[in-house]
Amino acid sequence: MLELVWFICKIAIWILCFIIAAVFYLAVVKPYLFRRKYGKYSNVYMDKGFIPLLGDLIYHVYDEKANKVHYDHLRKIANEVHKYDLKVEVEGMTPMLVFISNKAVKEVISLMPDKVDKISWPKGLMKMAVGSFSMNPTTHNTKSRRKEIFNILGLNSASRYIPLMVDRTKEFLEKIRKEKKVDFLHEANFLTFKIFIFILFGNDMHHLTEKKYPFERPDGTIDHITLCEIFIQLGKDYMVEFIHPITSLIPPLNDYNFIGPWRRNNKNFTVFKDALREMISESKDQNSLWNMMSQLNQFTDDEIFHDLVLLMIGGSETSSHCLCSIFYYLAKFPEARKKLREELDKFGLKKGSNLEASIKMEVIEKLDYLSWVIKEALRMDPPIPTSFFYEAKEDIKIADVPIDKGTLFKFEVVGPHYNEDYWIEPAKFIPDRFDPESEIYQDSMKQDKGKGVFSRRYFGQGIRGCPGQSFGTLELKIMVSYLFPEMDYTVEQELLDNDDIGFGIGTHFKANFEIKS
Ligand code: HEM
Repeated sequence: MLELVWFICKIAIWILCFIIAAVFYLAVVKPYLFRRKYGKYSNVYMDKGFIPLLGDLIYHVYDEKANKVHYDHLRKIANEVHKYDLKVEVEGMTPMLVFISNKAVKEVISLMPDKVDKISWPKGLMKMAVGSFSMNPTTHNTKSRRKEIFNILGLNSASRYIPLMVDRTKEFLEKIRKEKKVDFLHEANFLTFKIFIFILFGNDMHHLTEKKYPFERPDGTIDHITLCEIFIQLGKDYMVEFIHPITSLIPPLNDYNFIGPWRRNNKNFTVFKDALREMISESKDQNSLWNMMSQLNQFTDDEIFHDLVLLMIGGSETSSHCLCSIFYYLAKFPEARKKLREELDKFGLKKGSNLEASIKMEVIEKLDYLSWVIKEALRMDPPIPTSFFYEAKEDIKIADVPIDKGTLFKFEVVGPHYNEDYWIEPAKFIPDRFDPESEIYQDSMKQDKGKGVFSRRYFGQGIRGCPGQSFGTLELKIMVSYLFPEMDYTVEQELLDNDDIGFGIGTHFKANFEIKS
């Protein structure tokens, strides 16, 4: 008997030693070897040290503690880092390379998808996109799914969604006017979510957007909340999961959702998906994206379902965050506010006018200053500050650095937007920098700034860049052209005084706005 106990103890000790050795290898040795391998190249940037387990995620934590947006460090080191082509990053325990310079980005794009392609790495929010084309490599199937969806959402046909967008924006304004003091970002999430629900699943979905579903809280209690509330809360919960050290430390816990927040998030996500399936089964709207995709008879129901869930994350979260940044910057920079007002006035988009009738594609297309406001907000505060993950499918060379097959990558998004080689006064909100007739634009050209197409990275790049940029820009233009003339608002002074703020996905800031009328 004693021998058996001793034998079991020995096995347990061996297993424990193995786990400790494996964690030590993954958390310390592997990142160390990676850093040593790539850090020796003079065009590869590397931090002086790294913190095992958290890696570069530690900077997110530092930023938030200092009351800055979690990607502020990337803006602050932009000038220093952008002398390099690549950067070594350790995300949790996973070492990877980040494409920094325009040169590196250009080279890597030319290698996609045969030598470099997207990988499925379901972490954080991206767990909601599992099964979608975005979480899969570039194949004939994923390319045609992407193409067909965005053909339907394409600009030529997108004008049919304008009345829906205006109606939802009007409803949103009525709601926040009643509440007066709101978290504008939180409310904007509801607005863009609803727009997407109606486009994806049908304009007869109103009753189901109000229906309540069970949602498990961290203390195990069950609340009954709407689908939109579930979506917003899940987004936040998945973000917490993303930066949780355990996600990197014990990947199977992340992958298989065994315990704690991972299990709970997965359970809540299942409720969310079931509710969407209920919508699909009830929708009679033949023009819903679901029905139009189904009628093509090219894809399975599962493929369409996962792709539409992806669109909700990719489309609704990004546009609500950008909408919030736009109104924040407009409150902070009176010059831009004045110019936007003049432009909208010129096209009859004034307070008290019949905005529903005036907001049409012909008008929207002429609103140049509004386009520049949107571009400038995306430059200063991109909703997605770094790209998704990619992988070298064979040994390659980027900017003369030999890179092994299997190496992970991502594209830097926010840094180049703050690089003084590309932009004059990058920390200032100056929409005119996009106006070819403005002084600042002319000066930029003289100084050879802003020309590189990759200096603006907010929509990503290459064949896996954002396919929804025209649609997203149209949606933003409509929401702003309705809200800006109609909504009198102020932004909490503390937020206005904070130059390190941002409302990109994952922000910890509450957008405290007061809606005056
Ligand atoms: C309005 C602001 C938006 C911004 C700033 C934005 C930004 C981005 C970025 C940076 C990427 C990642 C590219 C990469 O990994 O290299 C991306 C991908 C994507 N976006 Fe957007 N996006 C926006 C709106 C939209 C909209 C409205 C939709 C849908 C209607 C959409 C759908 C997608 C999809 C499906 C992908 C994945 C593409 C793929 O994997 O092939 N986005 N977006």
